[in-house]
Amino acid sequence: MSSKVTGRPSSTGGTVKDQEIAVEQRYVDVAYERLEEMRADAQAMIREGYRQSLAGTKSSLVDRDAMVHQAALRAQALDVADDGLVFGRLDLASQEVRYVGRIGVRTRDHDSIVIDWRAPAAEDFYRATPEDPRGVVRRRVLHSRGHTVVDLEDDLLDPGAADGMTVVGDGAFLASLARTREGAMRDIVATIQREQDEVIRAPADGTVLVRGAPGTGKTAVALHRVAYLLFRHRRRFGSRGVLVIGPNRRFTAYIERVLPSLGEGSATLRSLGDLVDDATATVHDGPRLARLKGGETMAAVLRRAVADHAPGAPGELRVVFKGVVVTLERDRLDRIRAEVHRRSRGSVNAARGRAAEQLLDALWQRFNDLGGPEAAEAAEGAEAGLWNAILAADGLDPLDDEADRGRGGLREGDGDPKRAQFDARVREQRSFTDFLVAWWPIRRPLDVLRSLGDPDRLRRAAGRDLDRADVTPLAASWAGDGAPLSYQDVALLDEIDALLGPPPRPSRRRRAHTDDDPFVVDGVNILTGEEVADETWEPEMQELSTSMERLERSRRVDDGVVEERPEYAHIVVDEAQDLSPMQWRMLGRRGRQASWTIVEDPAQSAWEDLDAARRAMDAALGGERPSSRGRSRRGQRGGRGTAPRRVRNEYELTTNYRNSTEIAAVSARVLARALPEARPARAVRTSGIDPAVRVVPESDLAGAAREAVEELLGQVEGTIGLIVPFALEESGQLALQQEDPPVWTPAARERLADGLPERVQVLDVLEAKGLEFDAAVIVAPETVAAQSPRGLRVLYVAVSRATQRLTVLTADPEWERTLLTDRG
Ligand SMILES: Nc1ncnc2c1ncn2[C@@H]1O[C@H](COP(=O)(O)OP(=O)(O)OP(=O)(O)O)[C@@H](O)[C@H]1O
Repeated sequence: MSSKVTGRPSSTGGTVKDQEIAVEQRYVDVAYERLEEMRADAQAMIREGYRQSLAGTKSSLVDRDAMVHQAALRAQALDVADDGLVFGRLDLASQEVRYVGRIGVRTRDHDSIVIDWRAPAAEDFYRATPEDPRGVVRRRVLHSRGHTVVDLEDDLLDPGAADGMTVVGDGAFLASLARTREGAMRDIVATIQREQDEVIRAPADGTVLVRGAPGTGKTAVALHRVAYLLFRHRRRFGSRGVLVIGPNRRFTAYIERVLPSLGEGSATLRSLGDLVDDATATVHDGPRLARLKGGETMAAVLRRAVADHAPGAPGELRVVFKGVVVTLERDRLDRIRAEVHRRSRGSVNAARGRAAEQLLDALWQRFNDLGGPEAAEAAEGAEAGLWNAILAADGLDPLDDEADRGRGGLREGDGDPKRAQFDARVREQRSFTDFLVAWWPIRRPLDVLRSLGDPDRLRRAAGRDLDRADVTPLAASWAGDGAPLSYQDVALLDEIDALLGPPPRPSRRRRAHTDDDPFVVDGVNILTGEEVADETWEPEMQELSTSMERLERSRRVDDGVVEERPEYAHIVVDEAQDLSPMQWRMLGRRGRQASWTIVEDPAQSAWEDLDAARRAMDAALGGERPSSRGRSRRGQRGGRGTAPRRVRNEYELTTNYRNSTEIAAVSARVLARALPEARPARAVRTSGIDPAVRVVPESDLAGAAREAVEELLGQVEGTIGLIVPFALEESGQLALQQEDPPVWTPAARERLADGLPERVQVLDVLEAKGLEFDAAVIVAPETVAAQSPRGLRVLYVAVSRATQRLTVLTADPEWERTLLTDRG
């Protein structure tokens, strides 16, 4: 028989638990000794790599590089594992004992000391339950501080097989849930629950869709899945990369420590606001603008916008050939522009060459309409006659007709050569090249978006796709060079980027022909848009890089130095319920061949048209290229640019690990109003602390918020979130929409935060997405609920952020009842 004991004194001194801890400590010490040896081996390998480089041959440099690179990664992983190396033990019915830890540790003879948590042999640690013990009798979780085991927690899964086994525990798992929050998410590798483990180890192909209420560990699970995928399929996912997408930058800052703490530094973490190079979102649009900007019709609007002439484009082209002035007016130019766009979808910038050819065609045609070569000869003849008269008056010989012909003068009946000469002469003219550069400029996405700050231009681009009333506020949000970019704007920039095609890039291997190429103006080939660098660069002159330099370089690539849009092998999307169709299109471009992990809670969605977002998500996950017409090409499978629809595995997480049962009850009441049919998750931890709801006059809300925070500072040790309504005027639209009094401006928030310690964050309801705090103060739920059609869902997000204490401040007594009493 076994019995569960908590701190019971043993006959040999100390408690039974202390003795068990001492036993485990001895084992853990052995694991650390071996870890030390493994680190020494890795360091020796790094030194050996450098030693080989002294041999000096090229192949040894390459070998050294690979060796140093691998050894550096290994050393890094070993360092990370140092904290809490061993966290689990399984006692199996077969008498086998397995220890589970952050990485695998083996003796020099390859016998296992610790199993990596991601290895198949560790699966039982997370999956075994009393109903399905999978051969496990006792599961033990070890809690360590550094190298020291400080606590134990046992689960007896098969009491019948536990003869003589000691079982200790005092709810350490629940205690771990109640721990103080320090402002950054931590890994949960020691306490992953079965339903979470099933998601983490789900098949690597296709799509994994995870749903769950707030606090069910969706984010934690998604991040652990990344570590799992990179461990089990390093070759596949490590080389092409894994992208993790979160809703905003606060959120990515909050989760950025989890993967490194699991030994994974190779995944790319981005928010929706900084996925596009050189563009960073700093504001959220209000509901109306977000709906307009995020809707898929915006794709058609932008397609028309890039097809329109750029601001300042000249309206007339005028060249002179053989004395004949040839002109193209705006109408003709517009038709040429439309034709070039029709023929060069998806690569507007690269189409300048085609534009030049079409202009030359049109000029030649116009030249012929004006009488063609005959007129030119007549004009030339008249000009020569005039010159000859002047020359004769000075007693000089007439102009040499033959010499002029030798330079390419016009002759009867030579067809194509005439055209070739026409083209050559026109191209040489500065008026032509200057026109081309101004009329078909190489455009940048931000320039195009800013150009839509002009309501007339936006109206042209909108066609019938936008209501007239929507044009003014949209244009206002983009007008002016300094206008802040919103999260939705970033997806629009990506769309424009896809329409424009790649910007000019230096072609390194080509030498410049600036002297003899009339289309090279100021170092740029104006036909292709390519910069023509005068390069003397030779591949063999480049030094072989060290592995550290290579690591550094790949990080710089992540930081946005490389301009091309990367594609990933796997994409994780957190808070996916909030993505707009345009944002899905942006992600789809980065994962045309990717498998996906999508994490969402539809009940938290602030997005109004979920069906449209679903369609856009399906298109992105199916690997469809977003259609430039702004509608997904459903039903077209396996065609050019499409990948076969992938298997989708769906999971639901049902336990709330964040909120106390008391706080969960309040958020369940909001959910019941927001979405009556939705089921709240089951909270597992009762704190005995009831949430507080205080009614204060509207004008006192800010002061009451300060007081509530100061009170909480004395009650919790960790983070405090002061969550206020969304400030609509941030995106410059309040005056136009008049949706809300401008109470919670950034300036007002700064005043609220003034003088408060760092562990207090003042943020609006949208920024609070995905975060958690020891204590939260929610200000003006009535305003949050009324701010948008999805206001109640936004409020539901806000009230489910706190782990220990929740204070709500309202000016409306009705809300006190709503939050504190269950509806009959
Ligand atoms: N198995 C677990 N063991 C310990 N802590 C856990 C476990 N699962 C989740 N948690 C903790 O619960 C909290 C909530 O997790 P997480 O933020 O991943 O939830 P979520 O479902 O993404 O919530 P939201 O929808 O609000 O963003 C985190 O502090 C996380 O560390």
